[in-house]
Amino acid sequence: MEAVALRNLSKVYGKEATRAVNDVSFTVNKGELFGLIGPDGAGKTSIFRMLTTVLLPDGGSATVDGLDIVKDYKQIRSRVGYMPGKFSLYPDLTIEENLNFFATVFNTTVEENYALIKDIYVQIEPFKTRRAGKLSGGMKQKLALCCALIHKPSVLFLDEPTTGVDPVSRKEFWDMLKRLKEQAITIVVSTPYMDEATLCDRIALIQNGNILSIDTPANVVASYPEKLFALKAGNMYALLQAMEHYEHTLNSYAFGEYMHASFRTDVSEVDVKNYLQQQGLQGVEMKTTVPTIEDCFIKLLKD
Ligand SMILES: Nc1ncnc2c1ncn2[C@@H]1O[C@H](COP(=O)(O)OP(=O)(O)OP(=O)(O)O)[C@@H](O)[C@H]1O
Repeated sequence: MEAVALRNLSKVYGKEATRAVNDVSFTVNKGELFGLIGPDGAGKTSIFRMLTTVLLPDGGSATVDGLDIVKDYKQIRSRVGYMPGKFSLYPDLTIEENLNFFATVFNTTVEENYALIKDIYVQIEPFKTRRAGKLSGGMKQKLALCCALIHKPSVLFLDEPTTGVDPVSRKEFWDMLKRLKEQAITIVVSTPYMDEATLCDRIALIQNGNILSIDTPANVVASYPEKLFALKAGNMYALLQAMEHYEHTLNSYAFGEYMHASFRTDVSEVDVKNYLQQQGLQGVEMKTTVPTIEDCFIKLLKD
């Protein structure tokens, strides 16, 4: 049985009838680490809030652990762990008090499920008498994860857990998720960071409430249809402009210190360099490059 299943799930907000989530369907297998990848406003939080029974859908249906998100909301609440995007702990309670509070609410004790949080908790335990509001971003995130895990959920929903967290803590956090996965907990995680997408078993790319693609990160990348090039020149702005106006260009955009470009036809590097020289560009570097998830996302958006 799937751990999570969405069937044409929709959410519409306000008078303007914004379709924040538009007929979204996908399933998450038991024990999978599944990523919802998309920019701000894509609809990730709305999906999480519906799946954790905090928000009612306006269309379609969904199940978590085989339970209906509308009819069986009470049972779902006792089975899922939810770490919302915004810091949701009690800032005036200490680390220890927050954890005990969440354990009590779920009718359990910290001792009962300590094995599950131990790896994470030992890192913040030295500060256990510190108030949650006074913790660093990375520590707050670890405490929030402990609180979401303390009742041993079967499905864990993590909404942008690494947003605003430093790169070292981000890496540590993903290492923790891998260890949790080994404990057979299904994890659904959202992120706007494309590099984190590659760490998931499968991903759904989402934009404006619509799913653009669902597959393993490797398959998403492998399905990139064109040859992709990385280009660089002394004057990057002029390079971007010139490539945008090149008759063979299909897609072109800035990408870190390079720009990426793909072509409608099978043009050679010599053709492109000749064209750029005619446009007055000097010191042009051009090489083929392997598409990343971000390139795939950009391609899907432009198509
Ligand atoms: N309560 C609300 N009332 C009106 N519009 C809303 C409400 N909540 C979300 N929206 C709109 O719905 C769309 C999807 O928002 P949602 O928060 O689900 O996206 P997201 O991918 O989680 O992005 P973010 O990271 O910014 O939260 C956005 O256009 C947002 O402005």
